[in-house]
Amino acid sequence: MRTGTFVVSQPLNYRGGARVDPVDSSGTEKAFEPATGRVIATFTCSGEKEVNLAVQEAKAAFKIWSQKSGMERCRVLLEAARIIRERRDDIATMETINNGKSIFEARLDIDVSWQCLEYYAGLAGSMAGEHIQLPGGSFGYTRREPLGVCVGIGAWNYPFQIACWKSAPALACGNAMVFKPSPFTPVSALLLAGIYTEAGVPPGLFNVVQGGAATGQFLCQHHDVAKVSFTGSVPTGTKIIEMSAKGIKPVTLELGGKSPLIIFSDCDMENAVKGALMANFLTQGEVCCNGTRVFVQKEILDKFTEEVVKQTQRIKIGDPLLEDTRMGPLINRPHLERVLGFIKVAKEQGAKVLCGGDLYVPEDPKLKDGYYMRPCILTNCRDDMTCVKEEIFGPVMSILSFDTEAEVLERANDTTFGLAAGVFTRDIQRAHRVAAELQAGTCFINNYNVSPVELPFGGYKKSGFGRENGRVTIEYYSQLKTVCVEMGDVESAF
Ligand SMILES: NC(=O)C1=CN([C@@H]2O[C@H](COP(=O)(O)OP(=O)(O)OC[C@H]3O[C@@H](n4cnc5c(N)ncnc54)[C@H](O)[C@@H]3O)[C@@H](O)[C@H]2O)C=CC1
Repeated sequence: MRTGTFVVSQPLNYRGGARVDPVDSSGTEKAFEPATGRVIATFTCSGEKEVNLAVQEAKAAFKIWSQKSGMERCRVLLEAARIIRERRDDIATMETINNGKSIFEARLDIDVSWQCLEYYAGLAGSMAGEHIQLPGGSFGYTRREPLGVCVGIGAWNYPFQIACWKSAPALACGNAMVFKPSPFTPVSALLLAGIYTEAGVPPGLFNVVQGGAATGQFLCQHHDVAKVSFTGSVPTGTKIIEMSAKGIKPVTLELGGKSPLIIFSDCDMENAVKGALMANFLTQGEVCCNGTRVFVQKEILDKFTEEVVKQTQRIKIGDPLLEDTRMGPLINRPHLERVLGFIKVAKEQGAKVLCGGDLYVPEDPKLKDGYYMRPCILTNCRDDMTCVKEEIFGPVMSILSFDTEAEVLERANDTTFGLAAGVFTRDIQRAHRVAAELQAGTCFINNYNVSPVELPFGGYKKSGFGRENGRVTIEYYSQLKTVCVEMGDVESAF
């Protein structure tokens, strides 16, 4: 498939094991191909009735799925992982067309996705409770039970991967799921739904409803929904937690960030520069855990800055489906304008643009209406500037300088966010000391933005709570039942 050719012709909801059109509507949305600005789909957002049907399908499938043993669930998830691996290129192509990220990166996202299914398939078979001996031969035991129908609400930056990160642990634990993708990226979750069906989940176990805030609210407020797992912005996360509070439903919130990356003068410079690029420019900078506040120790500031600018200018921007492209378009026009707006304000507040930060128009005429910009590096930054305080969610790195470890730690932690952080140093004591002090859910030492599924991922402070990936996520998709067994007579108090 080439850029500029794809259109969606099939329904974009998935319910009861098949693609369907929604039975009612809460408006319509258009999805774009960011590379060309073309509309690739116009779809109906699901209304309350459609949401209810999807939840009822999930409830029925839950009855069957939750009765299966961990090993039975394991086998189905492994088969789904195998199909994803087999269709890696097709799924990655769809992701690139709808999101704009380079095909090179999209393929890596798909790898992380099937690895996630494999990982939770493995855990499904090993889930077990405890046996606790009590006096007189009595005993208790615990059962790890699923929650029921879980809702997943996704953001647009990693559409397929987010759907996998939420559904794999949910299904491994015996739950059913209704997933709502971002209306900007409605397409690839359907591929996952089809794959689960092919792999052998009961019809209705994984459903997709399309829509924006209204559809999301119907889902969160539904009385048959047991849990909500959300990835998105802090303001929407706040609304989700309010709705969950009313229904006493557990939530997982994966929200935004403004993460620090600290580069000490004793670092391996080549790796630190690579790390800074990884921390800022994947998926056009639209990554929640990006290390956008790059603190560089004074002694190496000039050398580091020179090298990071040189390498940033070499990033190949353009048609995201071409093999050598490393940066595609941003998600849509309003978001592109928002990111450029941040750069304008940064300049007004005294920051200096060392490279990029402007629109980019590729030579290929079919790309002229795409949402491209050049990756930007800002220097002369201060901690109180908007570009240093607020999440930009675009390819914009702010460089700040520092003198001492104590100073940089205080400045790095001076934020309401706490999703991730990074440190580059050759001093191992310092690396661990700094990681221990950083207020962030994930701390990278001498690397950045690697996401092995074995490691838990999630935020401190306003970046959310709960975790995705890793063994611990089982606890967020299951509940513990205690069974207390009396082997003697009842000693009544009456
Ligand atoms: N921590 C993480 O893992 C990630 C965080 N993000 C954050 O997400 C933001 C960008 O993503 P967006 O999709 O623009 O965020 P968003 O918060 O606008 O939307 C996220 C999802 O929530 C839905 N939604 C919106 N209003 C809702 C409501 N009232 N009730 C229920 N659902 C509702 C949207 O339709 C979408 O599916 C950034 O701030 C970024 O930091 C993005 C990706 C990953």
